Amino acid sequence: MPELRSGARRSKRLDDLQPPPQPVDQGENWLLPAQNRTRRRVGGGRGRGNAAAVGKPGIPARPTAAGRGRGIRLIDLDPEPCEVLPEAAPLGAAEPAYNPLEVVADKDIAMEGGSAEKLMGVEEESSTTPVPERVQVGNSPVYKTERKLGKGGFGQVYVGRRVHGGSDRTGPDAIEVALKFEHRNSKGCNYGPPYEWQVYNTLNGCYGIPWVHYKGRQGDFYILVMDMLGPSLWDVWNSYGQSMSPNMVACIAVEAISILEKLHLKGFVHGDVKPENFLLGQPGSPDEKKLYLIDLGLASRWKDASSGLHVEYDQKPDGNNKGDNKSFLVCKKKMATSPELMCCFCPAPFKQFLEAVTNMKFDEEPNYAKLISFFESLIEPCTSLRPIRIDGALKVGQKRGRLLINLEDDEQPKKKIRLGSPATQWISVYNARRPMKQSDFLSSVEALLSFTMDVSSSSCFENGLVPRLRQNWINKYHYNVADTRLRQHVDKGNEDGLYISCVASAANLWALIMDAGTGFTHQVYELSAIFLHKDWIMEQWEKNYYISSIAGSTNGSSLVVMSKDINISYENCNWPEESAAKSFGLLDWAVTCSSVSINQAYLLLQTTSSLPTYPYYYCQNRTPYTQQSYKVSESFPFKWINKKWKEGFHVTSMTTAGNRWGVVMSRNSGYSEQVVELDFLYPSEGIHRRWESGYRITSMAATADQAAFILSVPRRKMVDETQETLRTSAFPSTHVKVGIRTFSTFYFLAPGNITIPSAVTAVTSLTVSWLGCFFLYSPS
Ligand SMILES: Nc1ncnc2c1ncn2[C@@H]1O[C@H](COP(=O)(O)OP(=O)(O)OP(=O)(O)O)[C@@H](O)[C@H]1O
Repeated sequence: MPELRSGARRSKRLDDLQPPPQPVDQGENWLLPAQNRTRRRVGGGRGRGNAAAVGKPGIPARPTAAGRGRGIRLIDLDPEPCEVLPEAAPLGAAEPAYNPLEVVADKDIAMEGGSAEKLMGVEEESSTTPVPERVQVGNSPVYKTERKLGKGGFGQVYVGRRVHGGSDRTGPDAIEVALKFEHRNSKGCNYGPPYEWQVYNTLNGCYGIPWVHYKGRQGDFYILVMDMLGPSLWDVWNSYGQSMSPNMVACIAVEAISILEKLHLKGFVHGDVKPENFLLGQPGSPDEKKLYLIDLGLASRWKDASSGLHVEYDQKPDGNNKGDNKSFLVCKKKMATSPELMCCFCPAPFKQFLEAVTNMKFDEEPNYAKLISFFESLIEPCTSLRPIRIDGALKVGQKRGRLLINLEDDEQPKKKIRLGSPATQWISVYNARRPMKQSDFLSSVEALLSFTMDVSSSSCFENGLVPRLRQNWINKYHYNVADTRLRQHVDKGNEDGLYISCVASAANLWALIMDAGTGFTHQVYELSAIFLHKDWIMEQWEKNYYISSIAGSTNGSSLVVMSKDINISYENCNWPEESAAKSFGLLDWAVTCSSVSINQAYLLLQTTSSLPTYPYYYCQNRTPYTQQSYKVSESFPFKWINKKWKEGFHVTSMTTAGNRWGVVMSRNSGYSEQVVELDFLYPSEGIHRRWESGYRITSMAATADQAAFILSVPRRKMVDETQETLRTSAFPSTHVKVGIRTFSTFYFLAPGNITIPSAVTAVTSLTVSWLGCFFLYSPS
């Protein structure tokens, strides 16, 4: 099964990034937190590994089960980014307290420095210390340590020959046993005995798992005394000249699935299924054709011990995998290889099997019988020659008719399309607000609100702004816009009182949504050949603009939109509503309604005097960011995001250019929680689960290989905010049009004469990717 994790790629050196590299410190190598260096990777990292998500701010990343490494993995290839702190921008007295402070430039990732050497020292100690010549742990017999059977990333396994004690020839007294040594300083033993020991406590004796007879510490080593086994499937495959008959593979498959089934029944997933970890019994013994599964160091529970429920879909980034190009490339290759391609030289059941398992949901219970039945037809009837003895799934000689019938009866696994070959597609996110209570209506009259900002005057409805707005479109979109035509669209939109609310790019052409409901009062943008042009951004920061949307094109150029709202008068948008009217200087007005959407907050003020009775709307952009920072990076910048979260920043926009990521994080973003779902596919399971806990998609971006979705929980409770996604292979113009039509039904607003529209839709973000096109459409 593909191990899909936070694949990071570092195929390019970062010194060809733009902006030019900042003067940086020497590259550092960082030790991962101790937790991530152990093999106690309980929970997470299981199933199809359909996503890797960065955890909530402040909550340490839970280690996951995949991608355990050797030696080198201890070195984090994603050093802290260099942060360049420009001088504090002069703040105008009347200006909002927006104080952009930093630009983050990525830097070269040369692996050098003391950390690596220090680590190597530790590694060497654990692998060079000679194992004891004699072993006795607990009340085991005494064993003489003989030849080495194998070595993994954590332990070394030797033959132990019984020299003293014990009388039987098999079982706990066996004359020959396998001794697995783990040095107390090795990375699996930071907290005492290896985690694998705990798993053996539960799984010992489970079908297909070798028995562990004794365990204990002797000198510097933790030692497991276990059944001695024979060659691994990897060895067998090599000894057969790297080929195996379909019959043999089918027998192995049936047995391996059965072993996994038994393991799952005990509440565990193995987490490291590979040919090297399946061993046959000892040659010449009655068990020589039996299959065993070893190495439980990455096994984890799939169901919660107390509730008995399937563990949450909540994978956290695997610290070890972040900078590991190899893992990423492996994942990428797996994802890009369709079952058809993978099995083009194999009998049909192989493809069917692969399709079935890769299409399984994270918490779906495998239909083991059906999975086994795929291989049944390939098993030759002559049982005595069967290369692997099948005890678990099917007793030797047992009829297989029922399973075959099952296969015919059951519906075929639903064919889902795995996108193996890249194609440009669009992901769009729409927010809709419903039902249309009055407060929601307030959320929807954004177009007008941005023009009612002169709060010191109650005459805004009489000053001509409303009539002007009536002639306007509320929302416009443009797509397939070439560089040269961008300005004319933006200028026209600005003339109509619209500001850019989001931008995206596909095939070096731009798409933009212009909206009257952004809450911005000023906006600047730059189309630059430089991906996130630092000088220009800093210049605008100094003028108190903040980055409101960004898009990068395949050729590396970028469109950066920076906006400001001069009307911000309250910090954090946390209005004390009772005093809001007073704060507006409208002493005889009272707040009668308030509503908050993802980006904005709205107040309905009504006069308390008898005349006039016109309602007064006030909209406040919810993003009076107090600080902003961005980073350009060759791989998804998990570590930087984590660090920034701890400092109170949240991701507020994000894009890619080719394989580069540009992520903008802001302080005071209005979000209380934020997570990242990073995946090779659209992480629908993760998104849906997050949704249930109040998360909404607030930014997204994709390279040709990966899509990242930022999901956030707004600090203020939203009123019935809904969000949906759909896919298209071209820009979703039809659906955007629906939004426009909907908006256009209420671009009149006569004081005291409010027509509540039946639906409202606002496009909140757009992105393109080969992964699929997802966009949200409005209720009508
Ligand atoms: N019971 C056994 N009998 C015979 N050989 C064994 C036994 N257990 C392990 N081995 C051999 O020792 C090698 C290392 O064992 P194991 O995989 O348990 O160690 P590890 O350090 O946890 O490995 P990994 O890095 O793959 O997690 C195996 O690949 C296998 O060749």
